[in-house]
Amino acid sequence: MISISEAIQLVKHHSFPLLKKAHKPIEKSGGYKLYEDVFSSINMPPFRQSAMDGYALNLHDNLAYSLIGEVKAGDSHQPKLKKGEAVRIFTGAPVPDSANAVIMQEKVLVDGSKITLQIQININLNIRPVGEQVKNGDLALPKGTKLTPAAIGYLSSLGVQKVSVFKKPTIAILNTGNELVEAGEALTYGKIYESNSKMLQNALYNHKYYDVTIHKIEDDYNKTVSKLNEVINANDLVIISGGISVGDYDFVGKALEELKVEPLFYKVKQKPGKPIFFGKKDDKLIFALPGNPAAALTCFYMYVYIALQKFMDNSDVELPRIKAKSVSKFTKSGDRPQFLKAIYNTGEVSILEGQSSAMLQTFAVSNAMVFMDESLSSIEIGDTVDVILLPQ
Ligand SMILES: Nc1nc2c(c(=O)[nH]1)N[C@H]1C(S)=C(S)[C@@H](COP(=O)(O)OP(=O)(O)OC[C@H]3O[C@@H](n4cnc5c(N)ncnc54)[C@H](O)[C@@H]3O)O[C@H]1N2
Ligand code: MOO
Repeated sequence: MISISEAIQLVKHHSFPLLKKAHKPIEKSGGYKLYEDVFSSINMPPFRQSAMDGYALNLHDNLAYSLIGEVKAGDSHQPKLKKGEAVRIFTGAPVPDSANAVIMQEKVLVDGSKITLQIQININLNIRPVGEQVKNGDLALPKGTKLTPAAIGYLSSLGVQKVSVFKKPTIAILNTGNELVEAGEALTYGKIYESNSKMLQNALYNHKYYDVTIHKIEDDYNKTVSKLNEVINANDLVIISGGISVGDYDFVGKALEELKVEPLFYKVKQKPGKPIFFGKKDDKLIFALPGNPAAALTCFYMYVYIALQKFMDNSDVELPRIKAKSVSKFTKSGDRPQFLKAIYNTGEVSILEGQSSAMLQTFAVSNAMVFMDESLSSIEIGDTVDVILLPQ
């Protein structure tokens, strides 16, 4: 059995950036990273653009101007202004070539076709020059840029419709267990509703990993071997739920061995989630998470999450950790370091009742986990504790 920090190091060490290419329509590229540099095929802005509603002027040495026309956003005409002439102009409208400043309307007195400036203004005031953001042919965004809403807006403003991105991993989730039935089916004696695959699938969706398939295996050795073989071949990452402990019908460990999956660790000194397996076959990563639902999700956040971040070459590969003041007491049973479901709020954290690895009810209302190291046997009210913030 290894420690949590050893397990984290092993996942970091054996996970790697995927570096495969995919094409996405710009509106569906959120959360991906650019696979290659994107160059602009236009100047942005494409024309000299007014930054204000007001008057475009051909400056002269007097504050009085004569008004000779109007340019609205979207207009394409080019009024010719002589020195001392002005046109009414609006935000986003093209500034005529013969105008060299725009004054906002609040600083102007209007009297029919005469306007008088209330202040002296400088040349080029309130005119956004052609290509101020980026020029035609220049680098718009470099390879590796994360496609945030702002980046997608920016590329859209340059007329980009499709982008090449780093592909996200293809992921299989495998449920094991004869006791599992689907919602909608009869819950006969001895059965429970399957929950882990939907939970893990949504944990993946939450981080924008959508290439996910779900598979079910009965507690049967040969079927386990053949299904595992199939999904390992077809995916970059395989997440197995259950069947990894020591029971007579826990076939996952033996099946992984038969398939020559290289074990990187099995069993971590932690609660919940002790019987977790991490291994690799060629460039495929395989996690077998304990079937107990809260243990499975804890292991997802602590270990699978790291592999997902590494696949995308992200620099922050672990969930954020902070210190907070506990408003609850807790006494640990046993000597394993423990992850406790908790609610964090502005510097304070409340540890919830009901920490069993079978219970999702507490997880469902928590937004954090308090990490209780081996050295701690209890937490008192007012103690400063380690808090892992969960993705919401
Ligand atoms: N003799 C020992 N028994 C157990 C040990 C041990 O060290 N010695 N460890 C315990 C711990 S800790 C855990 S955690 C579990 C892990 O067991 P498995 O990973 O083999 O998981 P299963 O036995 O298949 O299931 C455990 C539990 O979770 C429920 N489950 C499983 N899959 C799902 C699912 N998809 N949706 C909802 N619930 C699921 C399953 O019905 C069981 O109740 O082993 C302990 N035993
Ligand atoms: O490690 Mo198990 O996950 O405590 O129930």
